[in-house]
Order: sequence, then structure tokens, then C-alpha cells
Amino acid sequence: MSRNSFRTSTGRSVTAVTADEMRDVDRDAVEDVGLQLLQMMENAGRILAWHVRDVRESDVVVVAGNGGNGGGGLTCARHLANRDVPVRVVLDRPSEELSGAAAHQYHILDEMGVSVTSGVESLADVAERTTIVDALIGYGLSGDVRPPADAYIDRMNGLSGPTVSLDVPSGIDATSGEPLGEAVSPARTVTLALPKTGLDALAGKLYLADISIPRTVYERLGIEYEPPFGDDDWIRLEQ
Ligand SMILES: NC(=O)C1=CN([C@@H]2O[C@H](COP(=O)(O)OP(=O)(O)OC[C@H]3O[C@@H](n4cnc5c(N)ncnc54)[C@H](O)[C@@H]3O)[C@@H](O)[C@H]2O)[C@@H](O)CC1
Ligand SMILES: [K+]
Repeated sequence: MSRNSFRTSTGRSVTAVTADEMRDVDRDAVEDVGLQLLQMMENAGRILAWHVRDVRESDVVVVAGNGGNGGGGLTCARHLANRDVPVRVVLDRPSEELSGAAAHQYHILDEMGVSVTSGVESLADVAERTTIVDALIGYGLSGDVRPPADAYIDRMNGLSGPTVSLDVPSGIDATSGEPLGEAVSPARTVTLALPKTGLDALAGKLYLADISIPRTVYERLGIEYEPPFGDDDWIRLEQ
């Protein structure tokens, strides 16, 4: 199921995909085309960091989970630190329990000396107007939000600064748009590659980031795709 429910500022329609369709896109990009996850994640993290710098007033806290979404958030933290933005990371689990791309990105931050802590209590002393990067859960949300993620989401929503969500606000079902229990309410969402069908009733502004998935992937999967980016690496999307 693909729908044309989003538009660029020039009025061009952009196909929205379900979580399952996006999973197929990612799988085809990696397994059939040979694009590596880390290549796509680098684009995601760099573009997310641009948006964080655009909204931020002071410090930044990246809240990261253990999946691809968390990995993108950790990549963003590296790009922010490289630009001397005051940034720290809060993980939803001890760093020793990270795996895959999230563990890879964490080890780089550790070498850089970026502060990384875990536990929701790490969000207790966040200063007023701190910018939050929500990289806890993306389209991989499965079932109602379980503890301790619910406590992190509740805490993020209680903070005064702007929140920028990566791909999908954590707790929102990427396909249906339903909050599955607690869900983040962001000022901005930077979604990746194509908008997800569930972003049609989103709180805040929606942006689409080019993570370098080639047109051939969409063609193989029968997903209607005209590159919407023009000369830019990201664009604003409207309903
Ligand atoms: N092309 C790609 O494959 C890329 C994907 N990226 C990101 O990767 C995401 C998809 O990655 P994944 O498939 O690893 O999934 P996610 O990272 O979206 O979700 C997995 C994480 O969510 C937690 N989780 C899932 N259901 C939960 C529930 N009910 N309660 C509490 N916690 C829950 C898991 O413990 C895990 O930490 C995308 O949304 C996107 O942001 C980007 O980082 C870069 C490129
Ligand atoms: K998220």
C-alpha cells in the first residue's frame, strides 16, 4: 500500500510508505544493491545534526535506543560534537548492552570523550530550553511502548526545549500514526528517504532527508518515486 499524501513546497506529491514497505526498501538497499547501513546512517545523522543546530538555543541531549534509530541519533551526536555544540547522550540501556550499528557509533563517541550515560535519571537535571534529540525508537516500534522507554518519553515531553525526532516520533506507529502508549510530541521530525504513512497527523513540522537510497531500489519494489530533493539534501514536507 503506497499513498501520495505529502507534498513538497513546489506542490509535488511524495509517496508515503508503511513501516513494512520501508523495511523492504532498507533491506533491498543493503542486500541487493550493496549500500551499507552505516553509509545511510551517516547521511541521516549529518542531516539531523543540521536541523538540531537550526532549532537549538543552548545545550543538546540525544536520547538513543539500541536500533537503527538510536544509531542515527548517536551519529548526529558526533556531528554536533565535531561542530563544538555542547552535546551529551542518554542511552535507554547500559552501553555494554548496545549491539550492531548503535554499538559501533557509541564506541566512536566514547573515543571522542562525548558524555554518554544511561538511565532515565540522566534526564532529571536537564536545563531549561535544552534541545532534545529523540532517537529512541523509529519505524521499528513493535507493540505498546514498554518500560523503561515509556518513562524516557514521558520525561522528554515534560522538558521545556524543542524536541527533534528522528524518522518517527518515538511511540508513534509509523504506519497508522497511532500513539502506542506514550509518544513523543516533537517540534520537528526529520524522516528518512520517504515519509511514513503515519506521519500525516504529526505534531510539529516535517522534513524529509535524502539518505542516498538510489531510485533502482524503489523501482525494484514497485514504489512510485520521483526524486523530490532537487539540489538539496533535505526538504520540507506538507500535507
Ligand atoms: N536505511 C536504514 O535502514 C536506516 C535506518 N535508520 C533508522 O533505523 C530505524 C529502524 O531501525 P530498527 O529496525 O533497528 O528499529 P528502531 O530503531 O526503530 O526500533 C528498535 C528499537 O526500539 C525498541 N523498541 C521496539 N519496540 C518497542 C516497544 N514496544 N517498547 C519499547 N521499546 C521498543 C527496541 O528495543 C530498539 O531499541 C528507522 O526508523 C531509522 O530511523 C537510520 O538510522 C539510517 C538508515
Ligand atoms: K524517534
